Formats: sequence, structure tokens, C-alpha cells
Amino acid sequence: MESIQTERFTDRLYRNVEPIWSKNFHHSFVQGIGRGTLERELFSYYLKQDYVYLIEYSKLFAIGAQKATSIEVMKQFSVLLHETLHFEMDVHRSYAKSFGISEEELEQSEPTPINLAYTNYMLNVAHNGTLAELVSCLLPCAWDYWEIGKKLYSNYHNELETNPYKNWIKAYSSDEFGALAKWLIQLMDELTFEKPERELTILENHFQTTSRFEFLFWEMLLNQEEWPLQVQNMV
Ligand SMILES: Cc1ncc(CN)c(N)n1
Repeated sequence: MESIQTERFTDRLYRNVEPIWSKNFHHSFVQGIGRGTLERELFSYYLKQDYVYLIEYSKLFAIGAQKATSIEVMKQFSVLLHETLHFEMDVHRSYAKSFGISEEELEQSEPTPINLAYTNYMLNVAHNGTLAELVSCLLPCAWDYWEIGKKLYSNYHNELETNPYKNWIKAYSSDEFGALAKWLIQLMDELTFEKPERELTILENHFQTTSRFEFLFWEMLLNQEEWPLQVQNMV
């Protein structure tokens, strides 16, 4: 008997990681942003770690453009690359400026072990896997942040004007950011339409892994988990 695909693949992905994404939303770091109570020092730490994360993450869009098989998809990856380097990273740059952190300092932040493990995982899949694998790796980053942004906005919008992190919440709950996530969701569904279960399982595993990395990233930020043995650079 012919099998009929009744749900979109991304519905299945979402169902599968819902418990992890719920933990991400309820994480005390995220709730501290929502309430505006997160210590400024921790947010500065976030800005630096996330900035170097985003530099590596942006490269996935460039690899996506290279692996695309149509001009339309190439164009959209170039939009994602542009929006991340400009719109998203501008949020970081402008917070950093108001905190007295220079762009140079942001760029030179040393990624923590979790940060490095997360970006290396995605870049390894992007270089060695299919376009669908690449998208399954980067999708939680865009989609889960959008979910977090929307929920923080809806839970805390009454106190937003006095929240020092309001621009962060506004950026990640915005329609502009949402449109990028939605396009990636649609692409994931197109790339997986009528694909065999064996291929879908691989994608599901990448999606779970990077969703778990999202959780580890919040944990790493909260605990400021640096490298254990500090070394001095010889000048
Ligand atoms: C770690 C992480 N994950 C996701 C995003 C949203 N692009 C981000 N800025 N940082």
C-alpha cells in the first residue's frame, strides 16, 4: 500500500524537540532577559560568545548557497547571510557599544569549549553532508530563537519599555526575523518531501543535537564555562 505523508516533516521535528525547547525557554538566563533582571556582566559575556558564534554560523549560509541547486535558493541563502551579518549582529554591536565593548573585543572573544563544539558540529555537517543535513543543523538556531523571542514578548510586553534587553526581545520576536525562520522551515519541508525514513532519521538526529547544543549554550553562559587550563600567548 502507498504511504501518504500526512504531516509536514517540520511538524515531526518540532514535536520531537518540544521538551528541549521548553527547557530553553524556561532557562533562567532566558527568563532573566525576559524580566530584564539578568546581570549586565552575564549579558556582556553573552554578547561576546554569541558574536563569535554568529561569525561561524553565518558561514553555513554561504555553504548553503554553494550547495543550492536553484538560483532562488541561492538568493535566499545570500539574504540570510546578509541579515545575520547586518541586522542580527548589529543588535550585538549596538549593545556592546552601550556597554563600552569595542567591535574588536567582540571579534576577538575566545569561544568556550561548548561554543566551539556547537559551531564545529554544524560546519562539519555543512561541509560533508547534503543541503538537507545543513538545513536541519541550522534550523533550531533560527526557529528556537524566534519561538523564544515571541514568547518573551507575549509574556513580558507590559514591562518591555523599562527592560534593558527590550531591543534583543524585539529583534528576535520581529516579523523580519520570523520570515527568515519561516523560509528555512519551508525549505526543510521541500527538501524532505517523500524522502525515505532512513534519510529523515539522520536529519532528525542533527535537529535534536543542535537543539541540545542550544540548551548547553544557555548553560555555558550562565555558568561562564571557560576552558579549564588558561594559557598565556607568547608575544
Ligand atoms: C547560540 C545561538 N543560537 C541561535 C541564535 C539565533 N541566530 C543565536 N544568536 N545564538
